Amino acid sequence: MSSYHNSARLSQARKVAIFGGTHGNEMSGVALVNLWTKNGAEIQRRGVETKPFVANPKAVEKCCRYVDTDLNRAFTPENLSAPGGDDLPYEVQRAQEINRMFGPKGSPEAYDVIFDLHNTTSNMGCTLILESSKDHFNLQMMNYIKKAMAPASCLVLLNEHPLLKYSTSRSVAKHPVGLEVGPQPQGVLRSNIFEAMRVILKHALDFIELFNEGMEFPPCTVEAFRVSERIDYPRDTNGNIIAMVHPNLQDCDWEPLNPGDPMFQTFDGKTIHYQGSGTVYPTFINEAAYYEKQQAFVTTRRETLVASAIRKA
Ligand SMILES: CC(=O)N[C@@H](CC(=O)O)C(=O)O
Ligand SMILES: [Zn+2]
Repeated sequence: MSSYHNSARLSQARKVAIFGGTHGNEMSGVALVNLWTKNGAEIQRRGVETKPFVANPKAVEKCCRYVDTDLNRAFTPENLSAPGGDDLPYEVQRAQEINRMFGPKGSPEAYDVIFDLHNTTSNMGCTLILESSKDHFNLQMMNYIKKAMAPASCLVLLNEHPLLKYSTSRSVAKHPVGLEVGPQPQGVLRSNIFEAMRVILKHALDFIELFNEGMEFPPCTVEAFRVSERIDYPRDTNGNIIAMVHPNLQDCDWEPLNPGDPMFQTFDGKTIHYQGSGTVYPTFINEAAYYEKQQAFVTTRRETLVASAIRKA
């Protein structure tokens, strides 16, 4: 008997992929995907085909973020339809290949869910990244994972900013989910970070199995941090950085930053204060990969997202 007569009826999630090495120097995802490629017992669930996949093997080989261009920005309509074959940048070719294997993006044949495993040098802990506040399947999954992880915390970062959103590898799937676990230096494996990522995946796959078996998920709310603004380092007229993240802000991902709070410290010891309007929650603070993207951190705002009841069709 169903208590939620207006549950959204969604098709089952039968095709699931786990991407590691979208960035070749983020080692937890690479190690987990290699482990599960050797023995997939841990990621098998009834009625689901789960494919572990190394997204950027050339970057993994060289242990760098990318070879020619950032794969996790490459899944634009222009790139995916670009002619040129072997003359295209490696990651654009790879994006086309991934789109053929797991997409095509936006089509009914696309994979149902792609989990994309990332590490950050920021002190973000366990973070799940969503690209849409209207994907009720993903919102229900977030709620399930957060409850299963408690009392450990697992936060949800929502990136549907019209300008700051980017075209990710996982965006090929109907339900894209990013996992971002840190802090972990580039090229380094830390057992605590590796295990945290592994546990999130376990709960995520459990959720999919329960959903496919017909479990009904009642309406719920999910606390999320919505990407608001990109903050660059202070620079001189030549574009060189003239300040570092302030010690009061360093490692304080997800903690409130108020107007007037210290934000940067110049090399000659001056403090630069946050000048925005109202409280924000910075994250990706001092992420190594974002120096090239002119980003010292991103501000977010807290929001309560509402998920409707869902049930398989
Ligand atoms: C540090 C890092 O690579 N973060 C990811 C976040 C994401 O997957 O959305 C990226 O910039 O692509
Ligand atoms: Zn990454």
